Amino acid sequence: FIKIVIQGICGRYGSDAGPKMATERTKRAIKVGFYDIEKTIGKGNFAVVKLARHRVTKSQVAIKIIDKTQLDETNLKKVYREIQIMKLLNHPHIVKLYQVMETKSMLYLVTEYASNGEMFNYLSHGALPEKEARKKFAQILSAVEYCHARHVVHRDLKAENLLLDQNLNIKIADFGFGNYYTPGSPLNTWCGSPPYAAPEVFEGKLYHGPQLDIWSLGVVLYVLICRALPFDGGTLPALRDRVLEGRFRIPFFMSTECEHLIRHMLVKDPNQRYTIEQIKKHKWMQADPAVKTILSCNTEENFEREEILEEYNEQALELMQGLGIDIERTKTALADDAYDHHTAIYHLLVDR
Ligand SMILES: CC1(C)C(=O)N([C@H]2C=Cc3c(O)cccc32)c2nc(Nc3ccccc3)ncc21
Repeated sequence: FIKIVIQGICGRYGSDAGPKMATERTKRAIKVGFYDIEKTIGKGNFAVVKLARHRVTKSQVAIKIIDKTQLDETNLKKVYREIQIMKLLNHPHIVKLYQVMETKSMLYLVTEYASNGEMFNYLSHGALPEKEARKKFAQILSAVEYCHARHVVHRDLKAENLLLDQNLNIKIADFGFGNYYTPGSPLNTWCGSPPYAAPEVFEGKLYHGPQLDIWSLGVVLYVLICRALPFDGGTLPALRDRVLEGRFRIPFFMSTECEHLIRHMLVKDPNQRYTIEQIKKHKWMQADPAVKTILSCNTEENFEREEILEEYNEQALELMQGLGIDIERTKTALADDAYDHHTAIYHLLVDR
């Protein structure tokens, strides 16, 4: 009897005393544009990165949310340069930019979501066998070669910036330190993370971007195989001495071909350092035919083909038509590289 009375009272006053109602939290979805925010995947000083899902295509994306009011002039310029660089790069192993949304105080960069996170964490399951390291390194090399061909240097290559997608393929992130370089006019800004920085950077000399990336790639390859840094040192001066001395340990399990390649990338003199061409031809890289295909995607015709706007993906356009989206408007946006809702839906449907 008492129970009935209590339910009667609760029922009348609508307080949800019932066990079912009490657990049902009202999940207020946070929306940005056509995206529903799901969780936070990263936090920077003035940016937070969220995992989100496009309401129409249901595809998962990553959204880098930047509070512009917290940035000074130089950092704001750097962010716009990062966006400009990401718009330039369209490669299977570089995180793709889908859309840019901007308000007075905020910037939202919608990109591909690399669901398996950092290579750095992937290595916590153990160092990679050389066969797997070769495949991953070939993907990284192909992406860096593609950037250099576009006169873009990354300058912050490290295991933490090498992300992995759902198929454990490499997706290079964070072109924040990226910069354009013109052959002949060297750069000298200090950037990147110290254990991956080349001797010329420690010496404060002028350096050429591509050669700096090659040194970092040498450190990356060493880390993939040894799961340790070649140059380490408790303090920055100790690390600097190690890098300038240029000596590092080779573990017993590393093959002689791999050792030979790493020793030709971690060369103090940038002009003696292997180029990407030399790395691609090296015996250790050539040991696996599957790697040859990965390394042959940056051909001239692929570059040309990309310049000419490829024929549209009819299937994606039909799907969009079915959704009542204006196709002409979409084609114009694609031709203008608009990075708006239309181009985002199109590319999300193509990449699905
Ligand atoms: C937008 C973009 C490119 C980005 O800025 N980040 C951040 C966020 C975390 C983080 C990091 O831990 C290392 C590098 C970049 C980042 C992204 N992280 C992911 N996936 C991910 C998934 C699980 C763990 C870490 C990263 N996909 C795309 C991005």
